Amino acid sequence: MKDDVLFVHGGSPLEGEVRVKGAKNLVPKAMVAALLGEEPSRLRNVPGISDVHIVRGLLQLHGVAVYEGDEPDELVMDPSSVELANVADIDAHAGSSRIPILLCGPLLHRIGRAFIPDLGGCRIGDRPIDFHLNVLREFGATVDKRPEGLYLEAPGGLHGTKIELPYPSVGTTEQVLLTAVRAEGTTELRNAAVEPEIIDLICVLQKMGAIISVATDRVIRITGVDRLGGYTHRALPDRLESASWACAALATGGDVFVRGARQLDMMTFLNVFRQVGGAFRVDDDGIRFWHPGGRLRAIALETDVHPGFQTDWQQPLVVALTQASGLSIVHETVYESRLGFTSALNQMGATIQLYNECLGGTPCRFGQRNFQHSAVISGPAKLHGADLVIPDLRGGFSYLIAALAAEGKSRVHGIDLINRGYEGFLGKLEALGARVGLPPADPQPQAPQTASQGVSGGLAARAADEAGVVADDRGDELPETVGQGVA
Ligand SMILES: CC(=O)N[C@H]1[C@@H](OP(=O)(O)OP(=O)(O)OC[C@H]2O[C@@H](n3ccc(=O)[nH]c3=O)[C@H](O)[C@@H]2O)O[C@H](CO)[C@@H](O)[C@@H]1O
Ligand SMILES: C=C(OP(=O)(O)O)C(=O)O
Repeated sequence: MKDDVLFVHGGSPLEGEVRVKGAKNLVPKAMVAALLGEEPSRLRNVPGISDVHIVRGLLQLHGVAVYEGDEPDELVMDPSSVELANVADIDAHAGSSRIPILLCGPLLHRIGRAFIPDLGGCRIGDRPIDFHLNVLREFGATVDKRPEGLYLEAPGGLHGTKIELPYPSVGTTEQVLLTAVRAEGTTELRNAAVEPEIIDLICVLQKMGAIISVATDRVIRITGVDRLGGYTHRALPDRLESASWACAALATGGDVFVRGARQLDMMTFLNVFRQVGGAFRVDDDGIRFWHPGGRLRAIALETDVHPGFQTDWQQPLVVALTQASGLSIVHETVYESRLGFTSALNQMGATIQLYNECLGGTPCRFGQRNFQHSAVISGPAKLHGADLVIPDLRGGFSYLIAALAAEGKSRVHGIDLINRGYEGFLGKLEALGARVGLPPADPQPQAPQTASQGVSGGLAARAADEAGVVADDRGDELPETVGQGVA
């Protein structure tokens, strides 16, 4: 697909303003919550990202009327006809999103059964759903695994229960919330995740009539109610997109005001940003991030569940750390395979070495296993342009940052994936002065050529794919339209 390649001419700082809207990791879940109500819900600050489009389609398939509200970026969801929808005929596709697994509880309450197709989401680890299925069984659901997906029923209804998660999983905590609010009796969830997006989902459910208390030490108690109404809610801003623009400003030596960014949800990130040598100023309407000049400082960092350093911040920050003086250490403790994207950065001139060991103070679940989940980054590195294949959402945005920070031209393949979490990113890049462009309209697009073509067999192709790099077969120049005309 022609539009799936972006030409980037790096070497100049990003400067200007971008606006972030509601969080990718809250908005689709608040949309699922609307299924539980007996009245319409209004969600505001909704971004135009593909995960939202997917969930909108899924809700509509299940009989929810979804339409634009009177306010800009407002969605209205009316679930009053869900019982009438013929779900047996639904050909539901998860697409690239992991959200469909969260439909289980609401559909079981609403129509007594649920079908969940294969899940999408970023391939940054194995990402099993065993915790989800275990908690649903605890509530009284039966789960039938078939090749086409999962079939769930709740013949005896859903009942409150006591649950302790083996790990504070974000998705499983949301699964429990969305199921327990209408289950009979009370539910106690121990070792819950408490990310800001989860607290915002709790606010949504409370507006609908749910009774939920968040105690200290990751304990959440939910008293089930018979009936939930609708809600009107403004989604919290996307702290992951905000941090991505902050890292882009730092890595390119730029200055970006992120309108909508909120300090409260980003305190851990802001501390690290300052430690590295980045500057920021918090305003009422957003946060300005900039490179103050001088050298950036190497740091040691571990990702963790909230209030730790969010794993989705890790990849963009690693690109900025390639510009810091000295040795930085990054220990990824949430996903076992989230550092593979760094081999492409090495092809661009970075020096990043991966290790199986836990290179941090905290031994994690991956330490005794064969996963390269720690990185040592030696900087500052002079990056140069390359051909890159986007491996996942944050890795993809990180490649854009690297290409913008690099000298020369890059071709970035697979940019459509970035639409999962970054609304209108091409327009925003242009507004910041980035020299980016889509391929010219006329010539037929060329499929990205893998290293195996003209090298050796399939293994080389796979290695190149995993490295996110394609063979540099270019004789072509970047289009003259670079930096212009991107929608
Ligand atoms: C749509 C969304 O909100 N995605 C976010 C959500 O993903 P998601 O909800 O999928 O992430 P989880 O918090 O559930 O996963 C954390 C860890 O738990 C493991 N696990 C999870 C569930 C399970 O049934 N079994 C199991 O072993 C996972 O493999 C992973 O190692 O939280 C992650 C951690 O903050 C973020 O990176 C994602 O951006
Ligand atoms: C990992 C991410 O998302 P998802 O869980 O939707 O794949 C992310 O947003 O970085």
